[in-house]
Amino acid sequence: MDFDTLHALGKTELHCHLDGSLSLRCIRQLAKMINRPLPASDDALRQLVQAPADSENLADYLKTFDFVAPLLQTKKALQLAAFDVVAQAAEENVRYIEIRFAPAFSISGGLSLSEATEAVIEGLHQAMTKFDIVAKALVCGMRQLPNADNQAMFRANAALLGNGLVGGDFAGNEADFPTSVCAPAIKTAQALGVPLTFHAGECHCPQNIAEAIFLGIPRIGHATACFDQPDLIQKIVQTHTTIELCLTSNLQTKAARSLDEFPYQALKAAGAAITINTDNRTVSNTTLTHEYELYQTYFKTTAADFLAFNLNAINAAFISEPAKQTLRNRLQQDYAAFL
Ligand SMILES: O=c1[nH]cnc2c1ncn2[C@@H]1O[C@H](CO)[C@@H](O)[C@H]1O
Ligand SMILES: [Zn+2]
Repeated sequence: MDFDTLHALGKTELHCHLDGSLSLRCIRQLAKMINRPLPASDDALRQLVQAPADSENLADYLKTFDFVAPLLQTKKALQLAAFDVVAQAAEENVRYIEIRFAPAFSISGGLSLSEATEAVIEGLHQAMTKFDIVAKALVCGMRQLPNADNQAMFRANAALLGNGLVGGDFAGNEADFPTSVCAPAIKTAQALGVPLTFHAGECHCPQNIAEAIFLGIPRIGHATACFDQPDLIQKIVQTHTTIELCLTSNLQTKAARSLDEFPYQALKAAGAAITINTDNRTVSNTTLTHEYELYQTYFKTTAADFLAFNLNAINAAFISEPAKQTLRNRLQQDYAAFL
């Protein structure tokens, strides 16, 4: 399929970070609101907000996020940011998206942990009235923060569940803060009834994936380190764990040092429930359409495969069964001409 066809196809995205996906236009608008000077040319600005091509590892990649954090400290800014990311997704025919962000990174201007989320939800709702898309929020705990902070964040946000917020995640520094360290906060989130997804396997550490599955987490972001672990892949299949693959991001963070270390083919062959995601549209300089194009080029992924991955995403989405059925019907229609 050519790029225009891939662009026109209906899509779903489970793994997209708000702060990593702001358009340059939105970044300029938010910077203006706090009188922060930015380079005049988009090329120069891009250098500041994209991860360097020669990132050494995840920690290196994550440094790029420091640039936008000061821009996301007010209700208005979070609202505009959420609207902006949904608009980008809708433009490339994403029918359903879950957008994640870390409330703990948006409270230095005086917002509370739940006010930050309310602002994001407001932006999602505004975008849904304008565009043909369903958009929901996930709140991220951060691995490197104390468990008490992550627990406080989940406690503060649990009341918003079902009202635009649909679940939680853990992101951040995986190499120094393995899954076991986060277990108390994971258990708190679970006890509060927060559906969880979880970043794991981005630092050559399959154990972090295995532990997350053991803790009962139904979705794993990345899971890159399972590529040469047949027993772990079997575990993923047996437990019906859904995997949120992020190809471009993995190549940048060196989670996969080459395509051979990317687990797509091993997971697909084993029958695992895989999904395609951008991770960070701006930091990784990608779109979902571009990711589809890469899969087609590198792995000969077909329209039938893309439909199957979209249906996997709908199955694992943190929304009601009737809402899922509506989206499934829509996607079946979208793909009918290509199967
Ligand atoms: O690929 C990733 N792995 C781990 N953490 C990430 C990744 N991308 C973004 N974040 C982290 O999640 C926070 C909330 O959106 C971001 O600020 C960034 O620190
Ligand atoms: Zn991520």
